[in-house]
Amino acid sequence: MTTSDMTYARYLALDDLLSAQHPVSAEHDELLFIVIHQTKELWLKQIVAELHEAKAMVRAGDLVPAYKILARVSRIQAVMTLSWDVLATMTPVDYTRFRGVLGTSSGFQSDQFRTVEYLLGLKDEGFVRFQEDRPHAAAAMEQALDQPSLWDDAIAALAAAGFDLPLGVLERDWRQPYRPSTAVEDGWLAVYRDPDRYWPLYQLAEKLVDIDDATATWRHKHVTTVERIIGFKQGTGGTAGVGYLSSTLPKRAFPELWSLRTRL
Ligand code: HEM
Ligand SMILES: N[C@@H](CC(=O)c1ccccc1NC=O)C(=O)O
Repeated sequence: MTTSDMTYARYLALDDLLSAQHPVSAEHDELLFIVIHQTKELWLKQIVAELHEAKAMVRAGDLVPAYKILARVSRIQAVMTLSWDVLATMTPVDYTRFRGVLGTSSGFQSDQFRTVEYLLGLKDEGFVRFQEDRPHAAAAMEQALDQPSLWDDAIAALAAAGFDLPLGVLERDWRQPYRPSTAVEDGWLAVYRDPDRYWPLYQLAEKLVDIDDATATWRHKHVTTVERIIGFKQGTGGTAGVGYLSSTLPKRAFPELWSLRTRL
C-alpha cells in the first residue's frame, strides 16, 4: 500500500471498530452501555502500554521522562471517571430492561482492569481464572503478576538513591500481594521531609499519588453510579454489589505514600 492509498477509515480500522457493537436486546440504551465499556477497554489498553513504558524508565533511573507518562495515565483516568456521568443518564428502568442479557458477565472479569492493578502493585492471582477461554488475556495477566510492579520499581529507585532497605523488600515473590513496610515508609518520609534534597524521587512519588487518587475517585464514582442505577441489588458477577464495591474503596497501590502523611 502506498501512502496515497491511506485513508482515515483504513488507518483507524474503522470498519472493524464500528462493526464490533452487538446489542443482544432491542433496548435503546444497550448501545450506550456497550460503547461506554468498549471505550473503557480502549483506554485501559493505552494505560497498560503507558505503564510498561513508565516502569522501564523508572527501572533505568530515568525518572524525569517517567513523570510525563505517569501524568498521562492519571489524565486518562480522569476521562474514564467523567464517563460515569454519561452512563448515569440511563434510568434504573432503562437498565433493567436489558440487564438480563448480561447473564453473569461483569466488569469484575475485565482482564485489562486487573492487569492495570497488577502493574501498579495490587496483586491478586485469583482473577486469572476468569480468562480460561482467552489464553492471550491470561498470559498478559500472568506476565504482569510475575514482574515487579511500578511500586516495586519505585522502591528500587529509592534504594538506588542510598536508602537502606531490607532484602525482603527488594527481592521477593512478586506474585504475592505487597505488604507495606516500615523501612519503605521511613525512606519516603525522608524524601517528603526534605524535597530540596530529593526532587526526582519526590516528583515520582507525587505522580504515583496522583494515580492512586484518580483510581480512588474512579472507584468512588463507580459505586455511587451503581447505587443510583441498581440500588442494593446483587451484582451480575455474583458479589453483593454496592457492599462489595464499597469494600474496594480503601485499596491503595502505593500505601506508604499515604500512611507517611500522618507523620509529617
Ligand atoms: C449500569 C452500570 C454498571 C453497574 C450496575 C455495575 C455494577 C457493578 C457491580 C455490582 C460490580 C461488582 C461485581 C459484580 O458482582 O458484578 C462491578 C464491578 C466492576 N465494574 Fe461495574 N457496573 C456498571 C458499569 C461499569 C462500567 C461503565 C465500568 C467501567 C468503565 C465498570 C467496571 C467495573 C469493574 C472494573 C469492576 C471490578 C471492580 C473491582 O473488583 O474492584 N462497571 N460493577
Ligand atoms: N455488574 C453489572 C453488570 C455490568 O456492569 C457489566 C456487565 C457486562 C459487561 C460489563 C459490565 N460492567 C461493569 O461491571 C450489574 O450487576 O448490573
